[in-house]
Amino acid sequence: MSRWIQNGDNVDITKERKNATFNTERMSAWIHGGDEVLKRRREILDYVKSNPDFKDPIPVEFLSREERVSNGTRKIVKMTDNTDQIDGADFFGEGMYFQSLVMGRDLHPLSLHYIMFLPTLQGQTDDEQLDEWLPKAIARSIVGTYAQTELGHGTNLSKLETTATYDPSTQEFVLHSPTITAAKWWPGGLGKSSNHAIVVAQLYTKGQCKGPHPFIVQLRDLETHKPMKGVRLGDIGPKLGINGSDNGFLLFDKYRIPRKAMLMRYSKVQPDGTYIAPAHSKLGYGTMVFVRSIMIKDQATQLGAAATIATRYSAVRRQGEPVVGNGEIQILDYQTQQYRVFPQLARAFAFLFAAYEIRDLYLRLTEELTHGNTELLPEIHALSSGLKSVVSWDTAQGIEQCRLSCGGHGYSQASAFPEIYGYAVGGCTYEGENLVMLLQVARYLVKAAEETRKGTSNLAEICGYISKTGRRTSSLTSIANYTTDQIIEDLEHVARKQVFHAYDKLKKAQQHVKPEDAWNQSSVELAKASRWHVRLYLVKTFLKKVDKAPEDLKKVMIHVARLYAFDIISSSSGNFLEEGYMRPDQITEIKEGVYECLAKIRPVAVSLVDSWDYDDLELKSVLGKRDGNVYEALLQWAQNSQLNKSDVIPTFEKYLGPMMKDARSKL
Ligand SMILES: CCCCC/C=C\C/C=C\C/C=C\C/C=C\C/C=C\CCCCC(=O)SCCNC(=O)CCNC(=O)[C@H](O)C(C)(C)COP(=O)(O)OP(=O)(O)OC[C@H]1O[C@@H](n2cnc3c(N)ncnc32)[C@H](O)[C@@H]1OP(=O)(O)O
Ligand SMILES: Cc1cc2nc3c(=O)[nH]c(=O)nc-3n(C[C@H](O)[C@H](O)[C@H](O)COP(=O)(O)OP(=O)(O)OC[C@H]3O[C@@H](n4cnc5c(N)ncnc54)[C@H](O)[C@@H]3O)c2cc1C
Repeated sequence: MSRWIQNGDNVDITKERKNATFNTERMSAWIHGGDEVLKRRREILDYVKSNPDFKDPIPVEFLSREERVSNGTRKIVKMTDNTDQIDGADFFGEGMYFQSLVMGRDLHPLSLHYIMFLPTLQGQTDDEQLDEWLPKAIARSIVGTYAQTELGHGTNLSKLETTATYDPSTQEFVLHSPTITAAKWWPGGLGKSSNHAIVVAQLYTKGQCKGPHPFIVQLRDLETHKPMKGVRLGDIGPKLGINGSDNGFLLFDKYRIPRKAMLMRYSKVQPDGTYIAPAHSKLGYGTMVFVRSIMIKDQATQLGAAATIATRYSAVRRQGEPVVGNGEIQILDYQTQQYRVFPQLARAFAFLFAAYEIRDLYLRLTEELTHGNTELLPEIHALSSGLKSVVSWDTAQGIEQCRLSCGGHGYSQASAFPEIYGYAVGGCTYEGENLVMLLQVARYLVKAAEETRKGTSNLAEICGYISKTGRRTSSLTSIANYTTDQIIEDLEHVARKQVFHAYDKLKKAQQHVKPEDAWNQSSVELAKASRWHVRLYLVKTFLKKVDKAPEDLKKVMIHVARLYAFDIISSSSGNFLEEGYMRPDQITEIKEGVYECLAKIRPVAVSLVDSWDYDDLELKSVLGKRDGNVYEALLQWAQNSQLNKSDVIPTFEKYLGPMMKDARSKL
């Protein structure tokens, strides 16, 4: 046994846990939404651990692509056989947790079935269609995906090329891919697993194009699973991550589907081909809004996992001897290490708390839509698009920082960082490329700025700061007295300034060039405005949540929330210094605030990450193991390598052996 192990756990990590100034169980309950939620998490965890069907034969990193797809399919079938173990209505909580424990980060052939196919059926069908399709999809007698993106078009839905032309003589739509670029490309589970899809195609009726609409389409024979005649499809090959998912391609050759295959909750085509438009032109985009809103929690969970791994490893890794003879110190004691890791932990918290907010807002929207009220749609579209962009970007950068903080071992797949990164970074692209989505937020902000300039503003609370008259200079005197209100006031100033800067640039450009050129020429500044708008929202949400925390938890979490805010301010100090809003000495104060927060977090860092309540089964990281016994585990993990099956591999006999033998004979 290693000298670093005591009672089974690494001595350093045990010592760290003894430093906790708060009860980690209470903290976990607060983080996850209460004692009952925590209890349910534990029950789900126990269930998953006790079920041998959910075990991987070896760590998935050692499996080939085919083995990954096969293993993932086996597990997701078992998992969805057992959905009675969770509250199926709580997709955001129990559903995502269950899935993460069983499936890990490789995804699987039913991801799109659950995340988009089912929600689209729920959100876009009329009553008759719902009765027909939903029970089949829930029972999994059909498996579906969401096929929208094409080889030639992902962002710009108005230029999708797949056509659905209505033929009133047979009351059918004819689906067709007129070009190669019309091929659907990317949909998860489309390649080999799904037999149905929601296909988004340009609707043509009575000779007119009515834009992209969703259709439910059978792709494969229900018995043989062979592609239907007129349907060509397959897998698109290996990707940066999620290789347990068979993302696919799909082409139609004048493939006929019945009129009732068009999802008709909002738009309709009558038997004679008459088109009835929806109450709001973007209602058909509802599933994307849903996914963008649940992605925030998923991303927060990935960043939290990365920060947990980096923090635990930093507590057990000893490197460097500042006082010669005193022994090497824990790398967590280096301020540079804390500066690299703790802001990622703070971000993960900020994103998780924002995820709760957007979930609640989305539920409100769903309720309002049942009464035909679409008023909330633009606000939620803007917020979910903005959060999705800022959160997925910061998550990807944060994971990479955590990986780097673990030195060489961070580069090994044993650390789980490559899997976490490969999985999470996809979020920068799917559900709307991040920059494009920031520009969607900008459209919303430009309207708010316009209203304010006209003096007619009656802005939604989320952008109320745009019409406020703020201070000309920051009121910060000392970091110790820097209040939540002051922090928010300072961030509001910078966000408002950037919104108007971008708005004025746009308006000025509009006087000289065409509107689309003016938009393009202002788009970098517009995207910056969107980022500030979202960061402000994240800081406010985090500070508000901590403000309401029980005193014992607040004492700790306030440093994490302040670190999040101070890190944003100090790393963009130029924006705060502009026009003398802040003085250099105020920025210095904020930087000191960062260092103070790091020092406050240091003693409780391990307990803080423990409070995220990741089990080793969920982390799937040798470096992040709860017991801290990383060296033994690394050696054991490496034994899984296919190359270790024999002492001498055939390649040696074939190439290296003869090469060396030949060289020896010439010496
Ligand atoms: C019980 C068991 C449980 C088991 C659980 C099992 C599985 C779970 C699995 C995973 C769960 C975990 C989390 C998820 C993790 C991983 C995810 C895995 C896979 C990822 C799937 C990814 C799928 C996809 O990517 S699908 C494709 C997505 N594509 C896009 O997003 C395209 C982006 N483009 C657009 O959205 C649009 O084209 C556009 C850029 C918005 C422009 O649209 P367009 O119509 O052309 O716009 P136009 O200019 O005409 O009008 C703009 C106008 O409209 C407003 N607008 C736009 N969109 C909306 C909207 N949605 N709502 C409201 N308003 C909208 C816009 O603001 C403009 O308004 P205005 O003119 O300014 O007033
Ligand atoms: C892992 C993964 C899973 C996916 N799953 C699915 C799925 O299940 N179903 C599905 O239908 N799709 C899926 N997609 C596709 C995904 O939704 C698209 O890739 C995404 O919407 C971006 O579209 P694109 O790839 O065409 O990029 P493009 O739109 O071509 O973007 C390329 C670049 O051009 C820029 N750009 C484009 N338009 C503008 C603009 N108007 N203004 C400024 N810049 C612009 C972008 O910012 C980006 O830098 C998936 C993608 C990935 C990576």
